[in-house]
Amino acid sequence: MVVSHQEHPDTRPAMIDLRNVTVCRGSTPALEGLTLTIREGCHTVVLGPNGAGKTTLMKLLSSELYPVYRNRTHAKVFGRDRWNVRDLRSQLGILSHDLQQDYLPDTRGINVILSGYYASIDIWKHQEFSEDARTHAGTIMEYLGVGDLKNRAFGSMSTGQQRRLLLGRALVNNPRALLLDEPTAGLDPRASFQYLSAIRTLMESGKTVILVTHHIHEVPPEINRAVLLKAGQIFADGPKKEVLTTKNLAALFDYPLRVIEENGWYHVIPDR
Ligand SMILES: Nc1ncnc2c1ncn2[C@@H]1O[C@H](COP(=O)(O)OP(=O)(O)OP(=O)(O)O)[C@@H](O)[C@H]1O
Repeated sequence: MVVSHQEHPDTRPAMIDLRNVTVCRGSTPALEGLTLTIREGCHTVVLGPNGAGKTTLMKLLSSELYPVYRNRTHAKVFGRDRWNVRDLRSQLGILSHDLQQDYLPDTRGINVILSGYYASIDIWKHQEFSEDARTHAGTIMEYLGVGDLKNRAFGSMSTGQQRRLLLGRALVNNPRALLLDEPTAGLDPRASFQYLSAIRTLMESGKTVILVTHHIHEVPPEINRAVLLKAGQIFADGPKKEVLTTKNLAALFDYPLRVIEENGWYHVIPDR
């Protein structure tokens, strides 16, 4: 079952443009023949069960994995197939769980933000930061409500505080878009909603957000398109309201469940 995505004629530039993309992990395709276009300004959730290929998609978009080149295959981000990682980060801020685990526990809060300028983990002696760059990093920390963590060790912070610092690390380059991997996993309701509130403000200010997750409850109302991924292929794609239905999600997760929508937020309950 596939719901086709009926986009209005849209002249906005394609931010993500995948055509006939197959990505193998080991000897097995984790994404198979995927064709997907996401234009700037189209806030999108990519939703799929465990093993659907979400992490593989994140790694493809962050240039950590490449497709098998077949008939007319391309995998373009902001119009280009190949990127220098540092240049890509200044266009597309990527927040993944791997990143949170990569930081050493004794990295100071301000250095997490500053490391975003070089797309590095922590900062290093050969890296230089102007006074303006340092001031900007401090301003972002204040904006995200973590201004008091400048000198705190990353390992001594709560998961929610760490997550906000990593968001700040991405924002330091003023990227056009953000790619978020299960942004509220491991956060309590207060930390989740605080984090999502920052994301919603960023969407309102013009940043395009792509959310990759299996947590339907972390999809903010501003997300207007849903792409369902199953077994490495697109299962449904279209306006969120048309795609996030009981029928589609029960089939996506192979489980009798019911979708409940309230004030633009969604959650699922078992239907048995
Ligand atoms: N390093 C690897 N080597 C071999 N196969 C892999 C590897 N990583 C992932 N896979 C396989 O690729 C497929 C897609 O995995 P992927 O991690 O992209 O899914 P996912 O949707 O992110 O799942 P989850 O929600 O559980 O993180 C799965 O069948 C998985 O077993």
